[in-house]
Amino acid sequence: MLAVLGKLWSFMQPCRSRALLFLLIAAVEMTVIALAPLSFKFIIDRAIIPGDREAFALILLIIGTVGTFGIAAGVAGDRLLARINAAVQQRLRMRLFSAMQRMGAERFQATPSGEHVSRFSVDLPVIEGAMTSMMTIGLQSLSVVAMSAVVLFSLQWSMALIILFGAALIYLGPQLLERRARTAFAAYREEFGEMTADVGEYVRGQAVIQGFSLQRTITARFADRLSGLFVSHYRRNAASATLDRVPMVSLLLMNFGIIGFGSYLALIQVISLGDLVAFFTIYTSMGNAVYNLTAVLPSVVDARVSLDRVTELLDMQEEEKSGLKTGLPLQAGPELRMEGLSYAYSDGREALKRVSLTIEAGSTVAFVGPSGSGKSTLLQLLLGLREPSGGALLLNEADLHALDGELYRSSIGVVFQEPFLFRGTLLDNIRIGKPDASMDEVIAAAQQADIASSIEALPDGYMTQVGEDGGNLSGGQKQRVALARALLRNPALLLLDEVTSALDPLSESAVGRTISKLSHGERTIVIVSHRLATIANADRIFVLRDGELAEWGTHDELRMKRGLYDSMWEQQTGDSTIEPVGQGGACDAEAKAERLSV
Ligand SMILES: Nc1ncnc2c1ncn2[C@@H]1O[C@H](COP(=O)(O)OP(=O)(O)OP(=O)(O)O)[C@@H](O)[C@H]1O
Repeated sequence: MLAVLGKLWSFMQPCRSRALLFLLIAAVEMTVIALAPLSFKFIIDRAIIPGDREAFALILLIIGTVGTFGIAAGVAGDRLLARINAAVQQRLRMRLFSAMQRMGAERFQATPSGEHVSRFSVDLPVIEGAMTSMMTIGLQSLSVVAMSAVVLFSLQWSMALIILFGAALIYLGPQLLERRARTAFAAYREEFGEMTADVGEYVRGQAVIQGFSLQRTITARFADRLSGLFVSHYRRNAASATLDRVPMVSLLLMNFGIIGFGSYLALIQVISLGDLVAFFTIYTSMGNAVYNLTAVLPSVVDARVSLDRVTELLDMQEEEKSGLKTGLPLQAGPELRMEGLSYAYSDGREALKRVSLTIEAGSTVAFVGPSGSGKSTLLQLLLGLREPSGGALLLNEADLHALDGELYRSSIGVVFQEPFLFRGTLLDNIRIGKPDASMDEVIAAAQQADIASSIEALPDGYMTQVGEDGGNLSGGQKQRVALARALLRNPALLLLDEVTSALDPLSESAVGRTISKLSHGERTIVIVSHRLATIANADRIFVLRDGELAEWGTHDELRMKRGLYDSMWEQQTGDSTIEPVGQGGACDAEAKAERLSV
């Protein structure tokens, strides 16, 4: 309980003065509640038994005034707490979201998407619920217990001791069960995250599911997931119910003991009748308070699991933040050098093995190779999203990982194999990398990416809304919108990952020509592609095989070598004749490939 309180208090940092004011107001309200039962003693002993009507009226007036004051304090406290809760949630949502954005690529990919979502949809509401119940029922019950204890001792110490002992028993029972309950709560939360991830995946994969008629398979798989979830859900509910039940039983047993002992003391006239009534009233309100306190416990245990999950992410952000470095945005096409560059994924397998090469400043180079040869991994390293496990990656002679990753990536443009469009207009999607870009700049970028005429042909033009994941655009259109987005930044370094993979041969050729036009020496362009026709004009082509640099050169040089590149070219184009592209102009290879592939 204390650990949870400490953590929640730290989350309240920006509204601590409000929180302190709330505690003050709550203290007033609690005092009124805790002392209320004492009014019976005065009414019975000072008004009813002596038959004093004046005293009766005065006592009622005092009770009414104090009660009104207590209610007013309660209402003010409610308002304050509502505001504190909203502020804490807002801050946590923001911090969680920022932490997700700063998460390293490796860790992000290793976390199921449902995990990310359930931190927002499950953990934060649980924390809010626990905070509310701790700050209301919890706090109220604690104060009632403390103040009632003082009043009880002032009335009759032996009865007070017995009641306190009983109250401790009622409270300790659930505490002993807490660890087991926490394990059950954590297991449920984990399974729930997996289920959310499944649902998300099935939503995203609907086209494949329907296309392959996988509904039955998917439903059966989901049913398996639900049976796992059922078990953990049952265990969680059972643990929660036990946490509720144990104090209730203890309370009933205590009632029995106290009624007997208290009545006996009144019978032998150790205490007055007023004392006895006040005693029972205080005992009842104290018992209820202890019971309420234990009823808050399941939500606290639940919140502790949620707090652990949330703070794990927030603390990680601090770790990654502490590694931030300095640097300047790129002004012109940089030189990139790899010296014995290696990368191994967490399973230990090396996706890149001691790659050494130089990408000259302002040149256009391509990485090609069979599937799984390490092209995308290399691109991730170039993006600074993964750290090499061996060797060095130098940008203008500086270690790329000694640079501020955010600053570095803000001056480069990147287009991925699967272009992602955000919900919103096409204009928003293109402008997202440079929010202050003018409309003319946007149109120019769209023209460069060969998408301007398609956008202008749409009824709403640039204001066309794209559905979630760009669902209402063709693959080729999405790809070109993503290219326009990257070009809008006029990046010094442009990274293109399989940009033509979703395009038909004619569009591929058009985008290929666009890329050729972009290569005017002021920017460095790195292209990763399966489709050799797109990259045949590159200044240098690097061929990867099983993570190693197998060969490199221009298209003509590589064809002459009759190696891996040549055989890939032959496979893709069916062309086994070696005809230098250089003699027929820059677009020869591309035109030839186009001829062959159309
Ligand atoms: N997240 C990952 N975890 C573990 N291994 C991975 C991961 N991503 C890729 N790999 C492995 O690393 C190797 C290189 O993969 P990579 O995606 O870089 O190849 P690629 O040349 O881009 O392939 P493709 O052309 O099919 O996209 C492969 O053996 C792949 O199985």
